Amino acid sequence: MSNMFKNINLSKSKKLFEEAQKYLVKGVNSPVRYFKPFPFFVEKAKDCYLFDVDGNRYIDYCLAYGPMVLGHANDNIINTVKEQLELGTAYGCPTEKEIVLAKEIVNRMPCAEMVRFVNSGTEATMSAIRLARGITKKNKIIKFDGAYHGAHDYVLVKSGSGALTHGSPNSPGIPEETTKNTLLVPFNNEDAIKKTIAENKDEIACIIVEPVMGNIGCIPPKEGYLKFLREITEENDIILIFDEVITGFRIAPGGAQEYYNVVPDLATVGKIIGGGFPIGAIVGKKELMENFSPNGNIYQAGTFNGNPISVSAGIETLKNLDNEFYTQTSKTAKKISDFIGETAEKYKIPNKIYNVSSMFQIYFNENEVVDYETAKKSNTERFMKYFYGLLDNGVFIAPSQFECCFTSIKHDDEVVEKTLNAIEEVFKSLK
Ligand SMILES: N[C@H](C=O)CCC(=O)O
Repeated sequence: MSNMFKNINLSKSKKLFEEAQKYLVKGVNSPVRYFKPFPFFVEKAKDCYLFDVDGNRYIDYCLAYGPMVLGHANDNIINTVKEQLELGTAYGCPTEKEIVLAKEIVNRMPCAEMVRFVNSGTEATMSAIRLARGITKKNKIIKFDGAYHGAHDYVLVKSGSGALTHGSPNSPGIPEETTKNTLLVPFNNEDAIKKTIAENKDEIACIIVEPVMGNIGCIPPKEGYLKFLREITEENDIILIFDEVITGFRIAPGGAQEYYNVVPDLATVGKIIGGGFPIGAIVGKKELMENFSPNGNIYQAGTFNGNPISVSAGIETLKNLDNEFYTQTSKTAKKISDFIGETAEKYKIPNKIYNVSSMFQIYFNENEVVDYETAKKSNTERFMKYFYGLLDNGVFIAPSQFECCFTSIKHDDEVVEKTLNAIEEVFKSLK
C-alpha cells in the first residue's frame, strides 16, 4: 500500500480499517464501498468534495452512488432538515410534506399519477414487482442480464453493481424456487425479448428495466429499444416497469421516460428524491397504484415510509432542479467524458466511453458495450489502475467498472479543469 500512491497518505484510514474489520464485514456496510487494500474513511464532505480522515481531499464523481445532485452538505437542505428535526423525526401518521413531495414527483414524471414512498430502491423494486404480479395474477418477470434492481431475492440473479464486482452476480442463499420465475434476457436485444415472451405466453407479469444501465457502468438503450419494450408489453398485457432509481430526476426532470419519450406503467425511484437521506418510491398509473393496500389488497408497508426528514430533504432538492441544473450537469459530464475518450485515444488505449446527460463511464474495451456479456469483456484490471490513479490525483469515482460516474451542480469549471489534469496524468501512466 505504501508505494501504491505517490500523493496521498492513508495511514489513519488504514488504522480505522483494521479496527473496523473487527466489527464490520471487511470494514464496510455495503460491498461496493470496499476496494483493495482498504477504502479511505470519510471525515466530512462539502459541495463536490470528500475529505478523508488523513486530510486528503477528493473531487467526488460517485456522489454516494447518485443522490447528491446539489453537492454535499447543501446549506438549504441542512436548514430544512434542522427545522424538521425540531418538529420530530417519525410519526407513524401522514404528513402534509408527503403530499408536497408526491406532487413534485407527479408534476415531473410522465407515468407518475400516484406515489407510494418506501425507504430504498430495493424496497421500491420489490414492491413494484409484487404489485405487477398481484394485478396480473401472473408470476414470471423479465429482468435484463447485468441489471441491478437492489438486493432482494427476486432480482439478485445475473446482477450488476457490487454483486458482479465482487464475483457473485447470482448470490448464494437465494432458493432456486425464488428465482425460477425470473426470466433473464440480454439488454438491447429485441429478438431475445420476443422469444422469451413467445415461450412464456400469458405468464409474464412485468418487464423491469433500467432505461440506462447505470449499475454495470453506463449502457444506453439502442435507438428505439425502449419504444420497442413499450409496444411489446402493451401487445402482451405485460406491465412495463422502469427502474429509475438512478436516472429519475437526474437525466431529465421526468427521468429517462421524459428523456427517451417512452412512458412505462410503473417506475421505481429513490436516491435524488431523498436529498441524501434514505428513501425510495413506487410511482405509476392510478389504476395500478390503487391496488396497493389499504385501498387494494396488495400489501406494502413500512414504519419509516415517507419519513419526514427524507421527505423534507427531497422537497428541497427537487425545488432546485431547474433547467440550468440539467444544462450544466450534462455539459460538465460531456466535457469530462469527451476528454477521457480523447486522452485514451491519444495514449492509444482501447476504450469505449458512454455519456447520457450527467452520467458517464469508460470501458477499457475495443468493442461497443451494449449488454452484460460485452461489458464483462472489458479490461477490469486496467479500470482499477485508472481508479487508483485518479484517487492518487485527488479524484474519486466508484471503485468498479460496473458502476457509473455522476456530476453535480457543484462541479464547476475550476473543478473540471483539475479533473482533466488528473485524467491526463493517469492516462500517461496507464500507457
Ligand atoms: N450501484 C448501487 C446502487 O445504485 C450501489 C449502492 C450500493 O450497493 O451500496
